[in-house]
Amino acid sequence: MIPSIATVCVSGTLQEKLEAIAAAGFTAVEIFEIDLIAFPGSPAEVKRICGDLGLAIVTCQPFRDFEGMPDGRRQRVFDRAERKFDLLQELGSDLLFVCSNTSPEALSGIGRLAADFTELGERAGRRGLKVGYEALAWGRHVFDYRDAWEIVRRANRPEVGIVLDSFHVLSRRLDLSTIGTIPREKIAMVQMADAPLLQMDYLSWSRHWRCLPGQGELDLSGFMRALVATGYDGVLSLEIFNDRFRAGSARSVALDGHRSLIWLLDETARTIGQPIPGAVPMPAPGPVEAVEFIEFAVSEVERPGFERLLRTLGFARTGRHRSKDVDLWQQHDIRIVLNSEDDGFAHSYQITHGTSVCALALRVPDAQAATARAEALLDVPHAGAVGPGELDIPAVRGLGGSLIYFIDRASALGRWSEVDFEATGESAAGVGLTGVDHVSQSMQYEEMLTWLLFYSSLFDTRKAPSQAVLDPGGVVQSQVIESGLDGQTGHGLRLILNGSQSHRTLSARFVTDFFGSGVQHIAFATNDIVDTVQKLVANGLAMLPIPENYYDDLEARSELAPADIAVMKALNILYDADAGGSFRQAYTQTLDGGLFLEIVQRDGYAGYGAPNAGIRLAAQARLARPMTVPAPNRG
Ligand SMILES: O=C(O)c1ccc(O)c(O)c1
Ligand SMILES: [Mg+2]
Repeated sequence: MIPSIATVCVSGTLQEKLEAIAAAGFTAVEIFEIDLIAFPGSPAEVKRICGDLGLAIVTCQPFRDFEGMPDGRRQRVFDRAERKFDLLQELGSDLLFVCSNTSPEALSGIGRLAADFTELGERAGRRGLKVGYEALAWGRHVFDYRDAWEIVRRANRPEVGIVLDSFHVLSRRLDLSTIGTIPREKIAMVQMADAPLLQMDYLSWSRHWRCLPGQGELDLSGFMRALVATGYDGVLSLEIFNDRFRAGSARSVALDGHRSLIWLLDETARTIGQPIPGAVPMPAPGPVEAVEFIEFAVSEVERPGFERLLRTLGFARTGRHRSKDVDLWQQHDIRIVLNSEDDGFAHSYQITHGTSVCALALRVPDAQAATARAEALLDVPHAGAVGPGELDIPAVRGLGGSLIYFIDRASALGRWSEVDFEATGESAAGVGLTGVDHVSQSMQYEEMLTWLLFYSSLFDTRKAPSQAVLDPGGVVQSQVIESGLDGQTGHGLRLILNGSQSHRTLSARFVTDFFGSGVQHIAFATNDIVDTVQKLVANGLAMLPIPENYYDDLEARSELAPADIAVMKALNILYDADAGGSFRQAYTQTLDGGLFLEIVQRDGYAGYGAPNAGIRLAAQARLARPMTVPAPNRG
């Protein structure tokens, strides 16, 4: 199949859109009619620009309100079609894309509609052109692809085929089996879009909430299975109407688009167990077994303070890097790398963002395979400086220019801590922290879907529906992504992506103050939160104060013993429970740079304490300095 994208998916002027689309590696494009009409040059000029960029124009769509018009209007409709044929020929495109009639004037009657397409096909044929017919989910009479197919079948012209648009088919939950019965030469083209499952009218859902394959919840895999059964190998074109994409970066949305199609074809080939024409060969997605280490970029000046914090948290310095100004700190299964080099990646990162997480190392079954998969998915590889005898740990660029390292236990990479670090012999009793429970990353609202796709295409993941969390400064959208939680090979990965449209939420303020997106919060696991928090407090760590009202309410609504609640209250521990078990969590106060830490005790519980998030955010807002500075210009 040939990847393509509609200009409506990305922001900018037509010229900017086309450049972004070509830069993302596409060779085919659908021009949305509005983009052409708003363009100040001729269609021939658009053809020339596309030609220079190596883009074939699949179609210029849509052609609206064509079929079933009453006799008095019918001639006019064909005149319009001829004008559109002229336009397509000027553009060097050969497909007239008709979407089903939404006009209140439109008449029904399958014979009448088919006759209109027979005539349109004859007219197209005379010019060497083709016609495709798409059923809009909100069409006046035709809103089901099976009816569109019946009309195309009865029109019985070699020039006339059906357009299948995954959104219109899947949003209406139509039975997919008819797709497999359509002869491949009768499929004029295919449009792909995903979407979150929402309760709203089809038109609003389609015009604002579509998203790229893999970012939503529609059964794209079922749709693709049915499509592959037809033998179709033509254009697969993204058509995404999405408010965030219209406000986002054209280049990054176009690149995400290409990535999403590469992912979709790979995923489909895997589920049906046979190769698909046009699919890029790549290793299968694997689970993330654990967060192997978290790397902080810390300046020489801030380093002593950061080291004191690590000791307070119960960490010991267990290794010194053999050639670099880098230390390894450890507590049980948590490894923290402190990088204070005065050049290289971490240094640049520190200069931009201050003390912060510059890399996450993820343990996977096969680091080489993960790297190859990342490359196939157009992720950006990163190569750092490597000293003699040191390991060259494969990495790709992640959120906000930070890095994701791939480590495995099967290769020499598994011995990174011994190869690259000299043991200090130090050890610490710790405070009972056992591993990394989860990591949250804050980002611009517009880039949340980018990073959702990044993680979910690269690894074998499970994503939860996006949730709205209330912050005193506005609403924060929160997206959970999980991998490798079967417990067989480590803690797995739990990630939370946060973004908000308000500038006043904690998450948005982090992005502003931090000069970009990054890790805002790390949650460490303990088996005994009471003991751990007592030790932390004894070490002098300030925990986030939780109001008394919370504990009064907890007493009223839970079965917990008052003595248990009293202990939680004394230590500012929050509580939640689900069908699987209970959850206790406590937060540190926000550290310099906006990072904060969480301690969690998970006893069979699967979530993240969502009911407590509002309480926590209010507590954090009370402690935060008032926001007076406007957002810096990051141009
Ligand atoms: O929203 C619309 O009008 C519209 C137009 C063209 C399409 O291909 C489509 O799927 C929707
Ligand atoms: Mg469409």
